[in-house]
Amino acid sequence: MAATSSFTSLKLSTASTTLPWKSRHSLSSSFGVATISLRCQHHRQLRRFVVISMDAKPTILVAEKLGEAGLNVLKEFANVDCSYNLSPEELCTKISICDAIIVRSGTKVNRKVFESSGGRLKVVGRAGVGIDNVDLAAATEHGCLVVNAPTANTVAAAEHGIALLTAMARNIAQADASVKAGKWLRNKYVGVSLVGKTLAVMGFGKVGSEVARRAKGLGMHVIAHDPYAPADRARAIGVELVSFDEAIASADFISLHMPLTPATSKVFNDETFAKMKKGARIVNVARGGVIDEEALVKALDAGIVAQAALDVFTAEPPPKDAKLVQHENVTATPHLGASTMEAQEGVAIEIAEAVVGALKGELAATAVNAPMVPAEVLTELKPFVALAEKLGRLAVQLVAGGSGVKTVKVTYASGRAPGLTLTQGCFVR
Ligand SMILES: NC(=O)c1ccc[n+]([C@@H]2O[C@H](COP(=O)([O-])OP(=O)(O)OC[C@H]3O[C@@H](n4cnc5c(N)ncnc54)[C@H](O)[C@@H]3O)[C@@H](O)[C@H]2O)c1
Ligand SMILES: O=C(O)[C@H](O)COP(=O)(O)O
Repeated sequence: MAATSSFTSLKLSTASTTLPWKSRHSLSSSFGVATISLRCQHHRQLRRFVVISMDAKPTILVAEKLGEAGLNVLKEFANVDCSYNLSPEELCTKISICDAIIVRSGTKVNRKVFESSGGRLKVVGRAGVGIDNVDLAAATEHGCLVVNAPTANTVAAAEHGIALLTAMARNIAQADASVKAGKWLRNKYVGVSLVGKTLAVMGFGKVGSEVARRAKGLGMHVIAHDPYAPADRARAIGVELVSFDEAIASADFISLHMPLTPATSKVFNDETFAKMKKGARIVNVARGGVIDEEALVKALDAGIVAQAALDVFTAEPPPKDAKLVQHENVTATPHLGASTMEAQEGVAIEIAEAVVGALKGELAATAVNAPMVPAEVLTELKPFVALAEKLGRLAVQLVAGGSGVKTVKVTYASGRAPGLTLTQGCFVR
């Protein structure tokens, strides 16, 4: 009998599992109960058995290192499997016996992972903010809720941004390496001052506003660009919200804090580097993908960008010989923004509580995709979603006017009474 379950011990409700009974389906189950179909080879008789788990806990796969306090929260409720550094193939195999998975930014939870779960995976927990490593559309299609931990690492990321800003301005990393190499290059590593300089914060969300607050404390003039940020939040911190072009054209320092989305992918490219003030300096603790890295190397070589301090890269880890990382005007850290003891402990608790709550069916405050809908309900709902979209389009045409629509005829039928079709017409002014 092929069993794709994590259950450690199973009890069949009948003992007739000996030959000539043969399993017809592999066993798939969600925590607690499952059914299994057996067909008698001689009499071609089909019997269904209820399978009861001796251990009705869900299974949570923790695929990247998570703080102890979070693990303890998980262990009170579930079987916890901490398996780090799984290959994509190993992840796809393991996922079919898991009800939830917790990852950081290093694990790609792509469509293949959802397909491999066979419908069992119900929750993806992202122990951090950025959810660009999770295929949200695939998650939603598979009825899987994605939750993140959006608040616990904000200050850590902002502090790392400020650390990179100051280290870059004073060549700390390069000077340190040279002293360790036995050199004493006091003239080579003359830096630039921050006080009085303009800092453009690109993405004025949680991290961006904390960076702004701290930069003001350093005596910088801070402007920000964020199409969705409320003006009163910016005003309260003493920051002026400006357009993208104005921000990059007037800033001495540019600090990136927007999420990686199709709209922000490679938004820093040949064209936008050309619009920057000559000699601008860039800090990136957001995502590598918001920068076209080849274009940045060119801008650094041309002196359009004087320096860059990067915590994140398009591919992580970047190739060893990557020109960008090796560039003498680049300071690099290995995605350390969220990596403080305090932040990791906070993130671990925040995500563990969110995942446990979601598995219990509670309303998830940090859900980042559609609310949890079982796949079978989703199938039933799909035609209604299409209908709602069409009605929405119709409403817009009617409200906007000028569509030439004079009358609307609505025909409706019910699956419960297929013979009955009703049609109603209404006149549109
Ligand atoms: N390096 C790290 O370890 C680390 C740590 C935390 C967060 N991050 C990254 O930083 C990002 C921001 O984190 P946060 O907690 O501040 O998130 P957030 O959601 O609070 O803020 C993101 C802000 O970006 C804005 N934004 C969206 N599209 C934009 C655009 N096209 N141009 C400008 N702004 C835009 C949003 O309106 C929002 O205000 C995360 O998505 C994550 O990728 C990295
Ligand atoms: O988006 C985030 O929260 C940060 O990039 C942190 O990622 P990490 O959990 O991999 O450190």
